[in-house]
Amino acid sequence: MQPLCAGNSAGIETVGTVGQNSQDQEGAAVIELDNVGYNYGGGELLSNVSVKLAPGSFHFLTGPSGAGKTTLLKLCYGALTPTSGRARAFNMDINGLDRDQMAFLRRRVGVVHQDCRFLDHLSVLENIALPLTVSGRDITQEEANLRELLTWVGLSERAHATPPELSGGERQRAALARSVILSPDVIIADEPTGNVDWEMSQRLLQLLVELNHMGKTVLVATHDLSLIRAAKKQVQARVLRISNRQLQQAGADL
Ligand SMILES: Nc1ncnc2c1ncn2[C@@H]1O[C@H](COP(=O)(O)OP(=O)(O)OP(=O)(O)O)[C@@H](O)[C@H]1O
Repeated sequence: MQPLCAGNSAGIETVGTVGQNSQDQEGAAVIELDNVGYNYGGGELLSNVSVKLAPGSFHFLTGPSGAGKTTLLKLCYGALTPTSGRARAFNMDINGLDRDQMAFLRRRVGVVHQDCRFLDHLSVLENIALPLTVSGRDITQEEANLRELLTWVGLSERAHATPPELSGGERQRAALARSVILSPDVIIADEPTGNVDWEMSQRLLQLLVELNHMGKTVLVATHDLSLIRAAKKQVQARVLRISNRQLQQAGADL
């Protein structure tokens, strides 16, 4: 299955020549946090966090509510800059990105936000196309690819619905479709299976696994340990856990 993204009739691009599911921590990383700390002002939330996301790897990020999962994801995609240490993406220092570099990062990293962040007055199709519109592309030229992407996430019948009319699972699938519309190398998803039933969480997991099988690097924050266990039967996933401000690799028991 090759979901097509707008302007990319050959299918979603893959990253370089690195093999699927590479967990190689020694080689080049698409995203790297090096001794990163973060503080919103009320004391350090994350401390000395180091992690490398190798091209084509699949990572879960878990930890208790409020541990800093969303914060860590934001550090990875440049929505926050570390208060100490260094964050790098695609060999750029996230701390000092100029406008063009930030635009590049936005294209290369697709984000599924916890709250989806749709514009409720636009249709599902228009919301999914929004990153194209924002980057000045003519979406009438992208219609076929948009339709194909909607079919991939199982929303072809919902193209003209508005976000408030969608179920939780439909919203998450629309958010996932939007995150890949610019054919990114990395997908970062924040609780993509929150508020959906088991069957739907398996369907969403399947889509993430398919993206990983195409060579995408995938980073998923989740509370759902059963989702992680199900994923580990399908992909070679590394599980990271935030505990006491630090990032640890979870044991094989997960
Ligand atoms: N913009 C902000 N300003 C101040 N504090 C913040 C901000 N965003 C998050 N926090 C605080 O940082 C802590 C970690 O929040 P974060 O959302 O990263 O945790 P989380 O592990 O993703 O939580 P959950 O699992 O509940 O989504 C929380 O105490 C939160 O209140």
